[in-house]
Amino acid sequence: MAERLPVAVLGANGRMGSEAVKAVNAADDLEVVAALGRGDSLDDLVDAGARYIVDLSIPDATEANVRFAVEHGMHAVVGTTGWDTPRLDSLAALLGEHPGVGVLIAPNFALGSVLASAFAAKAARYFESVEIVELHHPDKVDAPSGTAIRTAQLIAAARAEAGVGPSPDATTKQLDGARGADVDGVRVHAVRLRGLVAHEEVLLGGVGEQLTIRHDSFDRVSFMPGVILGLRTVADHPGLTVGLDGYLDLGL
Ligand SMILES: NC(=O)C1=CN([C@@H]2O[C@H](COP(=O)(O)OP(=O)(O)OC[C@H]3O[C@@H](n4cnc5c(N)ncnc54)[C@H](OP(=O)(O)O)[C@@H]3O)[C@@H](O)[C@H]2O)C=CC1
Ligand SMILES: O=C(O)C1=N[C@H](C(=O)O)C[C@H](O)C1
Repeated sequence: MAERLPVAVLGANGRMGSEAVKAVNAADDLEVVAALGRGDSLDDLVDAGARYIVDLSIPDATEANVRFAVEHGMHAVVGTTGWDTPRLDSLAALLGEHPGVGVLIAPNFALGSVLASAFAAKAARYFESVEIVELHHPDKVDAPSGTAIRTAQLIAAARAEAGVGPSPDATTKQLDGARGADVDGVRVHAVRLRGLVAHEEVLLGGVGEQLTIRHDSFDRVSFMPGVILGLRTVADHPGLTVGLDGYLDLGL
């Protein structure tokens, strides 16, 4: 039997990390050789012989984790949020010094979510107005969600390319935050509610009509096929890939 790819999971005791440990060990071709949590030394990755990492930690830790992996020749599949443009640019520069190493930064591993963002970007040029509502469990530390930021960026880029102007908005007086966050000109509203897992709606409005694109993750198992696909594919994509759609032939 072929050797299984040695994978380390960072954030292994968390909601996502604990699912990822199970999913990786359940895959015939992968095995968890290290499961790190807060306070564990990154040297454990080297000692365990990891060649791949899955980072599902926290926004404050993920950059150092991934940079360590790249510097040690390990491919990285990253679900943790917090990868803004300066962090991505700096990582891309580091990867330039380590040709052959691949990193996937995936704001969302669920196939339905990746499709929803792509559909929204495709539709965005045809509607006068677009806003995003993301809804999550109240234990989430960041807002808006990484997925919503990514969706807004894709929508904004598609509208800019098509020469579509900003969504109309006559608001001149408001309570702080009432109109949500402005992500590249797209309004993003964040709901935190017990009972929820991860949900997003893109509302597209035209005169007399509305298109709503909604995705729901009801369980974190929804993210695991994307994590496994990422691990199986990342080494074939040296350099930086942002979004699981970079590994899929969506043809959109
Ligand atoms: N891309 C995707 O599809 C998805 C991404 N996410 C993202 O993944 C991240 C984790 O989410 P979730 O599992 O819900 O969060 P949790 O808080 O449940 O898990 C995070 C874990 O990381 C641990 N941790 C803290 N610091 C470090 C460190 N330096 N090294 C390793 N582990 C560390 C925490 O330990 P402690 O508890 O001791 O602080 C905790 O166990 C978030 O950024 C979230 O937005 C979530 C779902 C899907
Ligand atoms: O924290 C979460 O739960 C999630 N985080 C990611 C995000 O911020 O987009 C992915 C998914 O929405 C779940």
